Amino acid sequence: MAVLVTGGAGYIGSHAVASLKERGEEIVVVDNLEQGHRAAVTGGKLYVGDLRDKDFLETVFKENSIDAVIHFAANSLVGESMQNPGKYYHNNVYGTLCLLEKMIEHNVLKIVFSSTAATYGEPENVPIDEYDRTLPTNAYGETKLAMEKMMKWFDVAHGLKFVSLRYFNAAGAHESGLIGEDHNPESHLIPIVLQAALGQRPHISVFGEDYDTEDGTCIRDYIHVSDLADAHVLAVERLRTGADSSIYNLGNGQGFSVKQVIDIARLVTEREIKAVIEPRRSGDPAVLVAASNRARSELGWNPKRNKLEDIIRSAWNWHVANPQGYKGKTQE
Ligand SMILES: NC(=O)c1ccc[n+]([C@@H]2O[C@H](COP(=O)([O-])OP(=O)(O)OC[C@H]3O[C@@H](n4cnc5c(N)ncnc54)[C@H](O)[C@@H]3O)[C@@H](O)[C@H]2O)c1
Ligand SMILES: O=c1ccn([C@@H]2O[C@H](COP(=O)(O)OP(=O)(O)O[C@H]3O[C@H](CO)[C@@H](O)[C@H](O)[C@H]3O)[C@@H](O)[C@H]2O)c(=O)[nH]1
Repeated sequence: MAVLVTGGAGYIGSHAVASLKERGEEIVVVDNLEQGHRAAVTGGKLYVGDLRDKDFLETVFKENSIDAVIHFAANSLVGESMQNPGKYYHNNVYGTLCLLEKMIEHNVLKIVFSSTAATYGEPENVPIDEYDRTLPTNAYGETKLAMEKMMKWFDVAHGLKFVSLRYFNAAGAHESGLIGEDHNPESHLIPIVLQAALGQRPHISVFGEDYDTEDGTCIRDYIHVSDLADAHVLAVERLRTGADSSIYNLGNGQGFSVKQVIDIARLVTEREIKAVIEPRRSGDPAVLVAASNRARSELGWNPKRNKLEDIIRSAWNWHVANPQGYKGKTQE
């Protein structure tokens, strides 16, 4: 039986494909390559197409014996979602609806879902646990919450079992050096800081210095992408035991401000990185830090690459070796 990975040519999805391959799983990848890269898919069979294309999806389900789905495919930029919420509802919510309906048609009843810390919004408690209030401050987080609720009702009606993984901020790159983060345009803090260190950008813009935090910049919980990937493999295994649907936070439990991230990047890269203070970016909560005890106890998740310095170093190794991302590789 195969695991279908939607968005498997993307950043986190490609790392999950690598983890599944290490476990000897049969893998089918679906990606429209809007953000993904062929060269990022290091295992399994890649189908290039869009989740919202029902005939395309029918072919994928007909040609393969799929028993579980890991669903990464989505648009996921906080800033963009505030400018163009319709894009997020269309791709994230409608795309997920197409996928779930196809799964039910083919009696595939297990799904692991990429959710996000953005479902919480401005937290009531720090660190945030899974029982805390969900009140998104941006359209992206709202669509992810809608997707989680859709899965809940598909469970009630059809017995679909889901594990929703609410990741905090993914960072770093695979230790093989073969895959890493390459978005176009790039909007995430760590790759942009490293591009500034490489001289590909004149500076890093710090979005807001007037938040209610110690140094005035936003605090996030950075988690290594390979640790995230491993959680997906564990979640598939848990669903295969017949477990009920559940939601888990995935983070390190330690927060770093934007300024702290830049300082650590200066240490790791031994380069000058110019920082320029700019206005806040719309939709950003001040602090997002995870309590992930539940994933540790129920999934047996044990993140191994916890130090931010090491996470940034793994990203730096990827950026130095692949300054043009996947463009420098044989296939894009
Ligand atoms: N990067 C993070 O820090 C972070 C944190 C929390 C949650 N997430 C979630 O994790 C998932 C993966 O994030 P990422 O950073 O790897 O993003 P990504 O953009 O690198 O990967 C998403 C992939 O899905 C593909 N895709 C998008 N819409 C599609 C569609 N309709 N049909 C087929 N393919 C489609 C894209 O081409 C891309 O390869 C997303 O769902 C995101 O919301 C990411
Ligand atoms: O050039 C930049 C880019 C980012 N930031 C700040 O850095 C922090 C982190 O931003 P970013 O790397 O864009 O991540 P988030 O906006 O926190 O969102 C990421 O993390 C979320 C979970 O916390 C996921 O849901 C999203 O998909 C993922 O993009 C935020 O405070 C940003 O305002 C800057 O100051 N300058």
